[in-house]
Amino acid sequence: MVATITQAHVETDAHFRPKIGCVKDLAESSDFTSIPSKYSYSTTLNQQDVVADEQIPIIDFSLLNSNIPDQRAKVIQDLAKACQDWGFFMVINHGVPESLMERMLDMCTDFFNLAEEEKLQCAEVDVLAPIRFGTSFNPSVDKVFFWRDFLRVRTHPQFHSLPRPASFSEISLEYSKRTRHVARELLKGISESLGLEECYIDKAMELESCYQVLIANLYPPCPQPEIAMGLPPHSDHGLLTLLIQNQIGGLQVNHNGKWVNVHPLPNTYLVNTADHLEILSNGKYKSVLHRALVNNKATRLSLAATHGPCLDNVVTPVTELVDSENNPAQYHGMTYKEYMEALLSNHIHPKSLLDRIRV
Ligand SMILES: O=C(O)CCC(=O)C(=O)O
Ligand SMILES: [Fe+2]
Repeated sequence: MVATITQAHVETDAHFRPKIGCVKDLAESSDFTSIPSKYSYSTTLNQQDVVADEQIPIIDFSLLNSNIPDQRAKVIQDLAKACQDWGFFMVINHGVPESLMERMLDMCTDFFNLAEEEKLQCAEVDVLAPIRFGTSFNPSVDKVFFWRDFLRVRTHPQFHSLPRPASFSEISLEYSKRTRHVARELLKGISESLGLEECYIDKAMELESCYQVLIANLYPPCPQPEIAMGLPPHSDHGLLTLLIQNQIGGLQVNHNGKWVNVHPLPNTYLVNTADHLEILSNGKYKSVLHRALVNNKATRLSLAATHGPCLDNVVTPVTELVDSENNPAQYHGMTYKEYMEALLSNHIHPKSLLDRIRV
């Protein structure tokens, strides 16, 4: 499918847009040593939680295309284990140039460094707007604010982009295409790992029109990181999220009830399984809870690319994985669009929507 390119509408009239109070400006304002109370997430964060350092599975993407059958079989097995035991893995040898990943992160930094008036032109209220700049998660309903500014840009099936920073369009078009390719190839391996045909998920979820969104998250240094939260525990909508980040840690993945620190490796995609993979696999591959902590030293930047089914696809457990006697369907069907609207207009909550559609 040929992607159509649209640009964010740049207003020429003086249309009123309220300030959104992004944390970048707050963090850069001088002389502040304590955070406003609306950012106070917890008084005991970190101390109560069990944090462990465990080795996160690594998937060698290049082996998915291996002509040696044993190598492909081995990586499919690795994928099955990573999806079932962790819902999170690092992908190496993915073929996307490191320079492209770095330039994409630089473009995101340049966006957050634009003047506030310019960023506010993307401060849409509609949660499904193709381009949306904001802070926290959903400030109109968030009871506690999160120490995070974000930019969401929809890149497939229609490609949207920003007129500035210069080169954002060109780099994000290339980055989104290359990342989508990696996601679709991983999903072919995952399809096989579930005992389905290689292209089963691709066809059933209509991934030629997959819904891909880039979400850039900026977490500026925070004077009280022990009581603030960048993003609280949540799972992602869609099938797979592919994340890259700068070299500042903060992401934690929930594994067997413990929070595991993710130590970012350069030139690697951090991949997590998301809600719609849980639904279609009838609960075999769970969407994984993760969260982002903040620190008081350096700005953390992450860029998540979410990959979901075609928006109108009604996602249900696949019939091949359901057996009315021993393994009945665990989730009701819902279109991906309805699911996302419900998720994004609400406040962030661990897996609340999945629980609502559970049979
Ligand atoms: O910043 C991170 O590492 C996590 C971002 C994230 O979970 C998300 O955008 O959904
Ligand atoms: Fe996430």
